[in-house]
Amino acid sequence: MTSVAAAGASNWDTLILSRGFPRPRVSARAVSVLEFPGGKAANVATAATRILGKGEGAVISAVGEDEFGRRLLRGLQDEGVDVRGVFVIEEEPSGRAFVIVDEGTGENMIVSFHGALLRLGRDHVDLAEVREAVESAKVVVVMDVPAGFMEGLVDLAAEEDRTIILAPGIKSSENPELIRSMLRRVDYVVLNEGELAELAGPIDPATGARALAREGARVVVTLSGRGSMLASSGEVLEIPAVDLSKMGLKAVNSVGCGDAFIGVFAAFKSAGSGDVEALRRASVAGAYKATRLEVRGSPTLEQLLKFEEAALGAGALNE
Ligand SMILES: OC[C@H]1O[C@H](O)[C@H](O)[C@@H]1O
Repeated sequence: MTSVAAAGASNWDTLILSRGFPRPRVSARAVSVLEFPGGKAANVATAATRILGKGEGAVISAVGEDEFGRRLLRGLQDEGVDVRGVFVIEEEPSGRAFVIVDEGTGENMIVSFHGALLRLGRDHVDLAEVREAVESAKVVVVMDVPAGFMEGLVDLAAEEDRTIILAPGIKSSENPELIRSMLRRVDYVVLNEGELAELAGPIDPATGARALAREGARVVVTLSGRGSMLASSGEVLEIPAVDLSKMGLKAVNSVGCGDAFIGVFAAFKSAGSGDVEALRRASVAGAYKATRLEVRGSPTLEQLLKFEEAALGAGALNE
């Protein structure tokens, strides 16, 4: 029995630390080039496993039969993440992400390539590897997977009465209608401000989140350095962010902060925490991750509690 299963990308990330961002026909200067294991679902499962312990997180994903795929699988296994739900697809390459991080602000720009993941379709949901991963988890996190696979996973997790967190990572080029159609079948949907605007239109986050929450799921909106909000049946709660500057710290890499947030939220929900406690812990984990260069820089439970105590002591987190 695992606590959290996350379905989505497992990518190899190439990260350029840069002085500012390039624009069309205007270059930027790279400071260094770094390689990290990444991908949303692999990052989320790792974050949950670091909080709950080895064997408590699982990934449902696909990689190619290549060196990146082998490194990704090895890295997840070393973390104690269950990878039985990761398909190795011979004819496709592993997913990659190409990331630019501004060394001054830690802000990022990403282009991602899904590779093998795009081969997962509705039929894969009937395979034992996927059924077992979903059936044995308390919380199922459904992320950026192909539409048929996403629908099948949500159906299966709902039949099994699992807590479902949909964190679709909507890109501007995608059709948001599929996600809207799923809001009645999932427990939570987690969106950043850009994704919320794709679904609800260009209105302020509280109004947009409240409107979506009327369709069924509780809506969590991550607001970067400004914390997060939770909307459910007309009510909107604001969850504070950690003010890193009050702790004498700064954000060095925002890539993976959302995944640390979701993984830690899922971990605390699987352990029976209420929404507000789970979101506060998730917020602290996202801030901790921002101070780390590595993409999977989410904290262990001990690191999380220590960081939270330091944040409270520095007046960087409202009680
Ligand atoms: O959310 C961060 C992840 O998204 C991108 O797709 C990268 O793989 C990165 O690890």
